Amino acid sequence: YFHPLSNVPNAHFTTPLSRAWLLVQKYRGCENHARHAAHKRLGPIIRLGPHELSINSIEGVQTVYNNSSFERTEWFLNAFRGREAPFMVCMLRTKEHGSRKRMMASIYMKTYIQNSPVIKSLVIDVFQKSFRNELAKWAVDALTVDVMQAFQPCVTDFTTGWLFGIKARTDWLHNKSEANTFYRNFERSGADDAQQNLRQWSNEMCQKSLKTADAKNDICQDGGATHKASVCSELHTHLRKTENPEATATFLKDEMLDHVIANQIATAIVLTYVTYSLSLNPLWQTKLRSELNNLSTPQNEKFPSPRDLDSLPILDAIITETLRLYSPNPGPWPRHHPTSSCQINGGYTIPARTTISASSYTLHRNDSVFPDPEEWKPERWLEASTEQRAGMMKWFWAFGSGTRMCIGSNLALLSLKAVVKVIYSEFETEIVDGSGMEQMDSVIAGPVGDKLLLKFVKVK
Ligand code: HEM
Repeated sequence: YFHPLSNVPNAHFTTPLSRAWLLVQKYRGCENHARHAAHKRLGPIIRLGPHELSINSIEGVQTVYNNSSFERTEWFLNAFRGREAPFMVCMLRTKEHGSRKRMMASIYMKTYIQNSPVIKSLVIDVFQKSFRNELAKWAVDALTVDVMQAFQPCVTDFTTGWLFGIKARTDWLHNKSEANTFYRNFERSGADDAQQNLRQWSNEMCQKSLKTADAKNDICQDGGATHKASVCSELHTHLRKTENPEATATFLKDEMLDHVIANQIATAIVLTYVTYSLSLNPLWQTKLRSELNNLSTPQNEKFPSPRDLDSLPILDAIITETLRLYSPNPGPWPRHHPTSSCQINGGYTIPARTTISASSYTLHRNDSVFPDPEEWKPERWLEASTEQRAGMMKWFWAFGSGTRMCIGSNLALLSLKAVVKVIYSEFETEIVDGSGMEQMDSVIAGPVGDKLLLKFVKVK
């Protein structure tokens, strides 16, 4: 009765005494559904355990996530196997995390990515040539395609080009056996030998990257500006200044591996849900195609510029709505204040070290902000006034917020838009079997994810 959290509504009558209720929801794989239902009943702050809360309000998110005094909890070390390898996601202390993030922040900035000649070349080689050839083959042979499996090598070839450089990137769209070895290890990544294999793979990629990143290849001159050719060489340059060679090598391979994995799963899941939603809504395919085909390609270029692609309202609405409804990393993302108590949501006093978390799954289902929240409706973004859109964006949390927000969001958005452009300017998609599409309710999806079988048909 006298506990400081006793005035917070309980998700279940047992939660002041034990975490059992929460553990059962986790075990059943329906934690986010259960949190969402409890927030609907009880309001924006609920108690999940003796020292654990869930929040579902902008005020709460700003207090906790947009404030660097709150730190990630040890949950991240277990979830991402971060005890052996200090990479950014698992850096709990604000200072250590900030120093690593600053090493890579500029290379992941939106304008930097949009202007990068490396990105330009990767979009053409990976998406416009290699992936488009696959699409054409699938259409000619009328193949049934398991799209989650098909998108993973495509987005990995693109991202490894950015992470390790064009010359060192993977070519999994062609080299299926190398891709399969990686996926097999990833599926078993809880096992020590599989984890070692993944780290060894990343180590080899880093070495190849640094070997090919000589002065000429590493720095590209484009329109007078210089561009780094890879995250790997950028990070290596910074780490070398602060760490000894052995630590540099370890930190580099673990950080790079995490970015490969973070990209591969999340981006492929979003593409799977974009193609699923568009296949269920052929009218949106037609609208999108018309917008894409009216987009001009600059003279002497083979693909629209990233900036022009980013300015397309229908494409943007489709991607944003898919990220809202089918957020691939829905959370919850736990934080705590290590030393002080804080005030949250209308005056609740929360003791230090209380675990607090929000999730995009629940934030994205606020029906006063997103009417009919379970419906996939790109029009909500297109028809909104500037003010309404700004209001929805405050609640849009697919990439998190604050200092720990996703570093790869701009890269992910660009690759999503470019792949959707390549598919829907020339092809229609039809569902062959969508019965395997269960909505994600876990923070880390498996490498196979939800299964969707599609047919690709060339538009006449
Ligand atoms: C659609 C694709 C993606 C989604 C939805 C997504 C989502 C997220 C979210 C929600 C977080 C924040 C977790 C937290 O608050 O604790 C995060 C962090 C992170 N993401 Fe992403 N991500 C995506 C793609 C990528 C890509 C392409 C990369 C890199 C190439 C990447 C690398 C990272 C890293 C390194 C972090 C940790 C950031 C930090 O600790 O400061 N992600 N991501």
